[in-house]
Amino acid sequence: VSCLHDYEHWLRMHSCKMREQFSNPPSRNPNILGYRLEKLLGRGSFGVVFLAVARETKESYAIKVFNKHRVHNACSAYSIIRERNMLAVLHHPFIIRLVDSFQCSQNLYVVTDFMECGCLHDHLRLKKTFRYEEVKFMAAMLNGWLKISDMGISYALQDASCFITDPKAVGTIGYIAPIIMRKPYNFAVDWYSLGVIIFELLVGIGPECYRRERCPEAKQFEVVFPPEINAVCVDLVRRLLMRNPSFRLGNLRTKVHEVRHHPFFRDVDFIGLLNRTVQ
Ligand SMILES: Nc1ncnc2c1ncn2[C@@H]1O[C@H](COP(=O)(O)OP(=O)(O)OP(=O)(O)O)[C@@H](O)[C@H]1O
Repeated sequence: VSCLHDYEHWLRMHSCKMREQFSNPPSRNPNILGYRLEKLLGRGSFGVVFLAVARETKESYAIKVFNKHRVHNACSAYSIIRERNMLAVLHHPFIIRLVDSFQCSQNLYVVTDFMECGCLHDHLRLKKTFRYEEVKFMAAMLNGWLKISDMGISYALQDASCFITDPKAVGTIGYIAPIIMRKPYNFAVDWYSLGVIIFELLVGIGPECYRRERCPEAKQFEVVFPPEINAVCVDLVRRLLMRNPSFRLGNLRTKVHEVRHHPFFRDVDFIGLLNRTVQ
């Protein structure tokens, strides 16, 4: 078992030889370097996630296990490395904590905090929709009581004035903001994704299913909100989903640049919630 950084070297050496095959599923080896695998928590695009208990402290963690032979292209391998490296430098109460990372000849292991309640998307799948007050709480806490995880497709910006110039746009289809290819973009893309998430939590499916053509010549669309959605919420989501980032709520150039000052969050005590989260 060695440090995950060695994997970058391994990848360079073996990228041409990588074949898609699954060998030695980790479930057959429930003891991994000081952790005992308890049960399968879920499966992602590249690996499986287990609940694991540290043998010494008896603390529970989540271990993501990536089979090296299944990581069959450089793109997915770098996404894993990026996720691990991003988590290693991010120390924030609202972001999932990297506890450990190591590898054996078959697998890469990334150990993080165990989130007892699972992932928000799984809850949405079960519940179909959330109530207005629940959505407000989650949107306010989407960085608090909810923890951000999954950094495989993230970019680090020095500060809010920075732009990403990498020509490859990364993100999940349905959540990613409209980006003009080869044009720089900034953190305003995250506010667009927040708009998608709020819409989805309230309606049960993403706004792309509720688009109506506004100007066919210019290929412009607008989101049609189901009538039961509260007007304040409609206003928030509409501003977050602005195609042009210069007009999008949250962008420093817009008049109301603080998303949390929007009337939707009027009765939310952000500082109080933050303090309670950190304690
Ligand atoms: N830290 C964790 N605590 C508890 N459950 C987790 C944790 N991380 C992942 N899971 C569970 O494992 C599942 C798979 O997680 P993973 O991050 O590998 O993939 P994903 O985010 O669902 O998809 P993708 O790999 O496409 O990003 C999640 O849906 C969740 O149910």
